[in-house]
Amino acid sequence: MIRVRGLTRRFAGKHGSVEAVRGVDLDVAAGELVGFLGPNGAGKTTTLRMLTTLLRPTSGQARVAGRDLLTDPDGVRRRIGYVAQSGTLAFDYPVREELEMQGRFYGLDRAKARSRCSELLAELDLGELRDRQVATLSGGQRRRLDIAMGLVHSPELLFLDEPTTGLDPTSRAALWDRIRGLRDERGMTVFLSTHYLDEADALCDRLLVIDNGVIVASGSPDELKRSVSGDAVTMTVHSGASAAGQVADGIDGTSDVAVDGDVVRLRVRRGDEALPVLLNALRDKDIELASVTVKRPTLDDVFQSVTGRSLHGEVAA
Ligand SMILES: Nc1ncnc2c1ncn2[C@@H]1O[C@H](COP(=O)(O)OP(=O)(O)OP(=O)(O)O)[C@@H](O)[C@H]1O
Repeated sequence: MIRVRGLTRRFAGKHGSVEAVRGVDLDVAAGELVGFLGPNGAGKTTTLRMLTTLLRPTSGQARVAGRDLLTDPDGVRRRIGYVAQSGTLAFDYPVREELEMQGRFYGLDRAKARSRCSELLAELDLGELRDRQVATLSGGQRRRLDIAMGLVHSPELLFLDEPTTGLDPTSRAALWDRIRGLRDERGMTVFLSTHYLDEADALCDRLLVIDNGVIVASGSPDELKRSVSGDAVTMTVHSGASAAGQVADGIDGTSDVAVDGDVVRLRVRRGDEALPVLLNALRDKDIELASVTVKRPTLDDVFQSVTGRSLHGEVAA
């Protein structure tokens, strides 16, 4: 659905040029829900604006929804929807009118625009708000209307730029359900940008991690987390910590075993598989545990392992 090679965008600035996107390659298959994860200024919006024909690439090639981005931008535009970071809604119109106007803008006749509008208002749970002025909607309701606007012409592919920024946790979770619904019920392909780790983790099938205009990692949230040094196991024993350390060290697939007082720490590739083996081996040696915890790496650990920085700005210790 999307195939991009060597996409680059340079901006001329007062102090020389800024290379916002530096040779991005990416592929998205039909029906995928893909997240573009990166810190502020990483190049997410610039990439999205290029892929949606709003900004001309400095160099590179792309096919988007089966059309060439450079030679057939109109073809691309007809097949995609784009919901920008700050919506483009006019505030003093009623919801229904705003959506119908968007339908007319895309060439639907009046009757078709009206039926499409009713369908979308129901799908995005905005039916009861159809006669309300846009200015009176809550942040979450407005974001749902933004998405309805992006769907009016039944695109195959929807781009969402930071769809839940500024929403409270309940509205964010509700919007995630709607976005999943687009993929599950309509088979749509969704490409969204985010700088929220929890959003990337909970919502996306696959992630492309971008930093300084370059894709630094890609994979499903689980694959990415697994690529980082494995799960951390922390055990507290009643007695015999050094013997417990030796037992842990002798098990296949453990690493970084460290004993500190009553506490034994180690790493394993997969905690769910290693833990039963470890517990049985300790029981065989009559070593009793007071507690055990397994901590899986987070997406921030992934970001730190490839960039040396936390996604939210701190330098990794
Ligand atoms: N029109 C422009 N002129 C000059 N520099 C720009 C322009 N647009 C973006 N940039 C620069 O390009 C880089 C990438 O910006 P971009 O908006 O794509 O990042 P982003 O990942 O979307 O960030 P955010 O999450 O804050 O929206 C930044 O350094 C930004 O300052």
